[in-house]
Amino acid sequence: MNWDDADNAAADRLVGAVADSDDQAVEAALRPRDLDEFVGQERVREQLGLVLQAARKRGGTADHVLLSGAPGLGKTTLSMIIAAEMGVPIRITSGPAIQHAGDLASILSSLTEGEVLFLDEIHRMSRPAEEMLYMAMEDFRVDVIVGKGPGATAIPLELPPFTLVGATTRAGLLPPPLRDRFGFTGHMEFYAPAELERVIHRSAGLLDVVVDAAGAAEIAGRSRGTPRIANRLLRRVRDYAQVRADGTITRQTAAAALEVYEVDARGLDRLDRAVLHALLTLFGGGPVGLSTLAVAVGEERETVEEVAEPFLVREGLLARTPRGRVATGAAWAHLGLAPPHPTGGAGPGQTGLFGP
Ligand SMILES: Nc1ncnc2c1ncn2[C@@H]1O[C@H](COP(=O)(O)OP(=O)(O)OP(=O)(O)O)[C@@H](O)[C@H]1O
Repeated sequence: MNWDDADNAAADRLVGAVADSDDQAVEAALRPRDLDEFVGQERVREQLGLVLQAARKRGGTADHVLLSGAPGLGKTTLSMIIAAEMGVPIRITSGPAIQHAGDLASILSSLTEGEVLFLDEIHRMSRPAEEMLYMAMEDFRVDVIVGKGPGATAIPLELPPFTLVGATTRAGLLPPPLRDRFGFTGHMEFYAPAELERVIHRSAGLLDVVVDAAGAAEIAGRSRGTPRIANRLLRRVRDYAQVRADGTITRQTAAAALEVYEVDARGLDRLDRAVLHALLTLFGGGPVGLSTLAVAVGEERETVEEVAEPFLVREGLLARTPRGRVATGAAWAHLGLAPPHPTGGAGPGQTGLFGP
């Protein structure tokens, strides 16, 4: 397997949801500071608002919170908002950074009362650290093991009450004992285009860029339901508008800029379109095996599977079936191609995925 290739391909993408170094530099300035500024996610916002308000009313610490959802949907932002709304500091770390139980013990023992501990990618923590976390979450206590072998002793250490905010892209991977210790779980959904337009207008204001309604709508439609991508595309369109136009982002400048960056009207990039194009033109829409499809586009199997396919599946352009990858009617329409006749070989008629 070559997951590095998939990671590299994902990191290079303008429409990738994982933060790159450029994003990290500007994201702090673009983050909403309170629940009212946080766009969308109405259900999570309302439920979380109640959890925090009740904790404030009791004068206590908020329950532990688990946030699940794809990268770039606002989990880190929400954890900072939780701390701000509770008027407490926040400590940020991640599962992969905690490999030994001792790493976690030293973080936990240095927390102040009420502090928020944000643990990103909580599903990637080591097992011993995870077990230590169970007790810390439930009893605000950890057992620090001193020594080795039969002479090892557990020294109990009391912790101040704190709020753990765990974030995960894979809630299903969390062991049930860990999941059960969270008082509140919020599932973050992809954003609707109208919500992304609000994110874009807000960010444009902070970046001092003028964007009209149609320009924001054009960027929102290509942002794959993800605020991080919307903010990134906004910055690239701003560059284009400043260099090739008068600086104002209109529908025309947004569309022209994103054409330069090869992000199409639906948010597909060069790789996504290459996969679809090969599936349609070389294999009549499928079914075709993943390895064959990967060879046809000159990419690693993992890159096609991990980087291109999830969004194509989400968009209803491609289906993974037991017989291989199959294009849907929407895929033919999106690339402006006519599907072959249903009776003509391994075509749409056999897959049942096409309309009449
Ligand atoms: N609801 C929102 N309203 C406005 N901006 C948002 C919202 N959600 C996210 N953003 C913006 O998107 C960017 C990415 O958000 P954030 O870092 O919180 O995502 P994340 O889910 O924690 O991603 P990851 O899983 O990769 O850490 C931030 O700059 C933030 O400003």
